[in-house]
Amino acid sequence: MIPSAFEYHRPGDLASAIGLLTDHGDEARVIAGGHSLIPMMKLRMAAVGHLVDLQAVAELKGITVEGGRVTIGAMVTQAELIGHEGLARAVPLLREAALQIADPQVRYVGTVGGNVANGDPGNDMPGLMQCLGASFTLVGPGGTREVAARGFYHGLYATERADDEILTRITLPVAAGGYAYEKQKRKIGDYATAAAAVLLTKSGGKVASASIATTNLSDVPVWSEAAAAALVGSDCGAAAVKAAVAAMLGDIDPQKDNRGPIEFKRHVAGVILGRAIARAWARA
Ligand SMILES: Cc1cc2nc3c(=O)[nH]c(=O)nc-3n(C[C@H](O)[C@H](O)[C@H](O)COP(=O)(O)OP(=O)(O)OC[C@H]3O[C@@H](n4cnc5c(N)ncnc54)[C@H](O)[C@@H]3O)c2cc1C
Repeated sequence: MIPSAFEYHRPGDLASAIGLLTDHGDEARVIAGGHSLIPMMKLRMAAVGHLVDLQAVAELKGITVEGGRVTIGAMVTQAELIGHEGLARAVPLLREAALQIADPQVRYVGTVGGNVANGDPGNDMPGLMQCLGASFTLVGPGGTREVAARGFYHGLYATERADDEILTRITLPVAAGGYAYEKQKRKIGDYATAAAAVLLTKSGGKVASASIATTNLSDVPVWSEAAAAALVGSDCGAAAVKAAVAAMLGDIDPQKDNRGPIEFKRHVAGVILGRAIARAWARA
């Protein structure tokens, strides 16, 4: 299908982009890579009168790894993220997960900011950012604020971001320890039927800390504190993994759709989390 008519804007800096959002209110929407928004417009699921393209806004680009913190500009593409060696050393979980997003064509254009701002539970980066303890910087006419990824998602396509705010960057700590992103999908390039991100640290043969989040198993990404708590202090053996899976299953709320019925998704979620924990533990 062809999208309905819109006016195209290409601001050269952040202030101009925010000015356009303020001027056009509900009618305006930013576009980053367009790989989620354009299909929605073509399907007429999104009607946008004014499209504000962020490609020329230099402030939204670049990756820095400094003093134990990582900063990723919202307009960094998945391909740029995968190709950044410093980032892969600092937070290897990010590269592992990004390589499982869509296909190279999508990853060359789709951005990290678009992935986390979109509010689609099928996107892989939101759960990942919750697992990593990331925060998002939002800039709007009222100023700048930081929002934790764990508090950003309210529902299907509903986030903490106001319509006139732009997500400018993502900040997260360097992630030491074992990690894994496991994703089950129907075919290469597909969104997850279920996916799980796990970060673990080990001390004296026991789990010293853990963080666990899931993708596409609820209308929001789910950071499961209970699942992580079931592992901490354990030897990460079968009983602890079983307890973590049970706790995660108590936190998710998958719905029946073309990826399968609820019971199938819950089963897959358990298998995927078990695999992710085993791989993270082996790397810790
Ligand atoms: C065939 C195909 C397969 C895919 N498979 C996967 C997959 O397996 N996993 C996955 O995670 N994704 C997948 N995607 C989605 C892809 O990763 C998208 O590129 C991504 O979700 C959105 O990034 P974008 O830069 O394209 O954002 P856009 O489509 O430009 O924008 C998405 C939404 O976010 C808003 N937005 C964008 N940037 C900002 C910003 N800086 N501040 C505020 N709002 C912003 C836009 O207004 C829009 O509402 C797939 C896409 C396709 C086409």
